[in-house]
Amino acid sequence: MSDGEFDCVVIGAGVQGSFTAYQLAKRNKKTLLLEQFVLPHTRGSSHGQTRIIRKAYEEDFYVRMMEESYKLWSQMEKEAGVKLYRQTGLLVMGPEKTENYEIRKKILQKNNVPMVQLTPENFGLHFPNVSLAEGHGAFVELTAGVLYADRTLKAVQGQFQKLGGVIRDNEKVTDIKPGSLVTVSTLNGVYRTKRLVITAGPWTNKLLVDIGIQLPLEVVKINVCYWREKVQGSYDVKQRFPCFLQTEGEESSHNIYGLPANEYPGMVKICLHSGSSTDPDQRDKQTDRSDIDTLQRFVSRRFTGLFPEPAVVESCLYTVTPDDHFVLDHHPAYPNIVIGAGFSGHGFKFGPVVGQILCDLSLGEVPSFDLSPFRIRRFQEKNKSLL
Ligand SMILES: Cc1cc2nc3c(=O)[nH]c(=O)nc-3n(C[C@H](O)[C@H](O)[C@H](O)COP(=O)(O)OP(=O)(O)OC[C@H]3O[C@@H](n4cnc5c(N)ncnc54)[C@H](O)[C@@H]3O)c2cc1C
Ligand SMILES: O=C(O)[C@@H]1CCCC=N1
Repeated sequence: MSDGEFDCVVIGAGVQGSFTAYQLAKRNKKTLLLEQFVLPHTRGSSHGQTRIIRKAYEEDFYVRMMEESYKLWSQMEKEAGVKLYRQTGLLVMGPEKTENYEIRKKILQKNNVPMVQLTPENFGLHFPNVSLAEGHGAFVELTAGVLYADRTLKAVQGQFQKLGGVIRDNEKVTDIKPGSLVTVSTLNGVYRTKRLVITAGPWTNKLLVDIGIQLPLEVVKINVCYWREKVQGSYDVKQRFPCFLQTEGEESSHNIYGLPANEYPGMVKICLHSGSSTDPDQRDKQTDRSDIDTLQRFVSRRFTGLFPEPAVVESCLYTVTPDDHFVLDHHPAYPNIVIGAGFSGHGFKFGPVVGQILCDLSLGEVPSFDLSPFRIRRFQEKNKSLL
């Protein structure tokens, strides 16, 4: 095999592409990971210091995938010798008798995930700095916690390189020519590969247009807000304050989530699980802050120990599908091109298992999970004009 020839090329060194490339290299495939920006960068979806890991989902299939993902997170911690996960628990609050809240509770119970049910009476004893809204229930998923995101990318990319994998950053892919050997052109070179995996996050459709497909993906900008504590330490990870998820309620029809003070001393990250559409290359022109108004109302009513004005606002992108489920599939016309996309703002925790699935698909092996929720044809059934 010549220098420019690979068993597999992966486009995009976010969390999904990095774990996929690592899995391929682990299976002795000569693998190239291409990234348009200089690494590390903050222009996609995987940057920042923290993410939530949890099993509180409305679908059983995500809980099953998370069982595997937790094991793989722990393996990666051992292999790389770094701490990537910190157990904090996840406080879930929501209007009782609504599906979004009740299903999560039932699914955790059904899958024997350790949890503690709270009552309006004992809630204040556990969380004196949080108000539970009238008519809302609350429980804590005990094994949930924080993932260290930037540290993860560095560790996984480092392990990939140790296995002989090649990373070329600052190298944007400009053209893909399908075939039994796929030709991938970048601003700097041309590569030929038996298999291609596209994990380009918000840029996915910009790459897919040249290979005859568009997915129903919406790129949205999320204002990542940090809120300052009135009394330093009151919501700190070291004081065992948990991550939280507020399902829809009077403040918003979208979920609101948060992580304990950690990366910026004295500041709690609280965000709305929704944002405004943007082009990933123009995200700084998207200046809508209506989500911040919603969050200010939420913080002033429910997190009274925080100043109700964000002290820091950063940006991050979601790539959202119509049903919020991922795309993990072969290209409909070219089986040696695999696509991992549409992680809809909740994909980081699945990185290790997504890497394994995309690697299996790429190598023509049968993945250990039922991938029907993630198939491209679910969109085609509704819209015949994807190809
Ligand atoms: C604010 C925020 C909070 C979140 N919170 C959570 C959470 O708590 N828990 C959770 O599980 N998930 C969470 N997520 C979601 C999670 O972070 C994403 O699902 C995940 O990072 C998506 O990773 P990706 O690899 O698909 O995309 P990206 O990280 O965007 O990676 C795609 C990469 O492809 C590169 N690329 C694109 N086009 C090209 C090209 N032509 N040539 C070369 N390279 C290219 C890009 O530069 C980029 O580096 C959150 C996301 C955001 C934005
Ligand atoms: O995936 C997660 O856990 C976070 C919190 C809930 C909404 C999206 N991201």
